[in-house]
Amino acid sequence: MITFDHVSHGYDGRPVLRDVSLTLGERRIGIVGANGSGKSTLARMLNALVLPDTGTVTVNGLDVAKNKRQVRRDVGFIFSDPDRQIIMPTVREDIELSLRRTSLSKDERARKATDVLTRFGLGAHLDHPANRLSGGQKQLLALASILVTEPRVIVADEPTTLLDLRNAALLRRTFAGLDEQLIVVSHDLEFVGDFDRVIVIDDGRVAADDTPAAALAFYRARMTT
Ligand SMILES: Nc1ncnc2c1ncn2[C@@H]1O[C@H](COP(=O)(O)OP(=O)(O)OP(=O)(O)O)[C@@H](O)[C@H]1O
Repeated sequence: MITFDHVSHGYDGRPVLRDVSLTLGERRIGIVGANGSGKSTLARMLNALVLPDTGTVTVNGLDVAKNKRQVRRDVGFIFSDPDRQIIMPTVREDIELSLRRTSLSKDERARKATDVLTRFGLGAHLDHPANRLSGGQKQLLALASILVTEPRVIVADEPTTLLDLRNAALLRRTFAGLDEQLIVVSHDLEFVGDFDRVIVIDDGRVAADDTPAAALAFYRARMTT
């Protein structure tokens, strides 16, 4: 369960989120809204990348501002720009790094890395330099490196921007099969169309919060008038 209690945030004195209160309990929640409306700022609060100026964000009962380390273990954050997330020289090493805090042996980590990379179509690239992957392949690697740690909550900020149709479908199927709570910021309205709930952010406020059909209809109407 995630809560936002009267949360506001501004950059350099310019308000970006304005008194947002939400309780997020559904398994798959989409966040949509115009460019610059505050979606990424809201998402980043879920693992303390951005802290509220006023108000409180909690994840599974923990105040994010006071429990950064634990919250970052519980919340896997997938950036829209995978270069922000890929650290190690090779594809395999990047996944193995994600597993360093687990109790798995070296062999088990290697096996798990091979399994997850094969699942995401990167099995032929295990020992390739990560920075030579295509943009979409990097996005899949970033996703794999988060999923392999089995976080309790996954937050993904525009996860499909670099993916072709086949890999966007792979991502959709993967997300549909996860037990973890999933919060996805997206401009791909089809992607969030079968989620449990969609929230529309407009100028730092919650403008609609409903079933996908109702919220997306509201958003489409708002964007065309
Ligand atoms: N680190 C920062 N410093 C200063 N301003 C920022 C920073 N991050 C975001 N902003 C500003 O805050 C506003 C909201 O940005 P945010 O990234 O949350 O919007 P968004 O809804 O995710 O937009 P988009 O759909 O374009 O990704 C924008 O005007 C942006 O320029």
